[in-house]
Amino acid sequence: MKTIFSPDQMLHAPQFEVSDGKLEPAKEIPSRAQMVLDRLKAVQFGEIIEPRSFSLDPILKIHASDYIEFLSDFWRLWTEEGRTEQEAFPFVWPVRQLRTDIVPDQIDGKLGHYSFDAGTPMGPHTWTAVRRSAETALTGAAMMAEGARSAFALCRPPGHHAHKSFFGGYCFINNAAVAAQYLRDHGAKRVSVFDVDYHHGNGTQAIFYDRADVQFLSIHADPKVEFPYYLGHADEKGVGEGEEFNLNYPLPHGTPWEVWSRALEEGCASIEAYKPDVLVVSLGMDTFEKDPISQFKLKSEEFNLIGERLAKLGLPTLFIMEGGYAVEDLGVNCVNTLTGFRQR
Ligand SMILES: NCCCCCC(=O)NO
Ligand SMILES: [Zn+2]
Repeated sequence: MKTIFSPDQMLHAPQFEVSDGKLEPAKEIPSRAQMVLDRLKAVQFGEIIEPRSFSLDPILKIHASDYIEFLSDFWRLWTEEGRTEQEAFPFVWPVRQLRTDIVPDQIDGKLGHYSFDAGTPMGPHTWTAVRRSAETALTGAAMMAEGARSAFALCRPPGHHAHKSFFGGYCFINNAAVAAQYLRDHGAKRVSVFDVDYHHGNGTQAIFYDRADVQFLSIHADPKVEFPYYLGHADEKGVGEGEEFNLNYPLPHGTPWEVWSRALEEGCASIEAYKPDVLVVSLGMDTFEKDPISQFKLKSEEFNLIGERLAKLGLPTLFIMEGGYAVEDLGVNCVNTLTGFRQR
């Protein structure tokens, strides 16, 4: 299994985030990717290649053009308005009964229009890193379309919270959604996206919610008590043609492997019934018992079991990295998953 990664993805280097209402040290930091790279090399897991270049076209299949233009132009706009802060935090949003048909001219108004939380600051090189992270996912998808049985897109910044037209949860471009769409456009009739990150993949769900050609499944902490709070309940089944192709498995804080693995089994059974041509896995390792921002109880050796179970589906599988903030253990837990998959 090859890994795709670009050093450009390190250029998004937030210092702070607003989390639980407080300004805290940023969690989604470049060293996350470094730890995974180090582990891959330490165990000689496989070749690590740089992503290919892509036009914005495959990204614009998923995201709105005005949103992508905002992301790519943002830092110029920010500095042109005389803002000197090196990190831009949204702090006002168009929630219920407010208008989103008019995008404000002022940069803070724009920032809020195109985001949903205060935990995802933008910096001078965010766009460069985000675009390369998406190209890492696209390269993995292209390799699958060209016949690879598996690939690991070491995406960072992550993507599964990014919606069509707004960012949040450390995510700007929805890497898994862009990859799934690329696969649909290059021979796959049906694609399953299985999100095993601790947090609900609200962006990926929303993007494919009315579609039958991409099945979305997510095991995550119950949104009644966990970020992103406002999507991810079990009654969200899809809409229109997409009815029954969205499956959420919300679980309580403190969930151990014995419970989590039952949801994994249910998800795998649904994937088998759906018979996709390819599987995209949104691979977050924040289900780990020592993750600083999460409250599931998976142990490092249980990540091997995730990979083994997914391998039993017998599908071409593209792994796309999402969350995981126990930086010291992230490399081990990520590579354990990929090792379990490959050993079958
Ligand atoms: N600052 C709120 C928590 C963001 C969670 C990001 C994540 O890991 N999503 O999968
Ligand atoms: Zn997460």
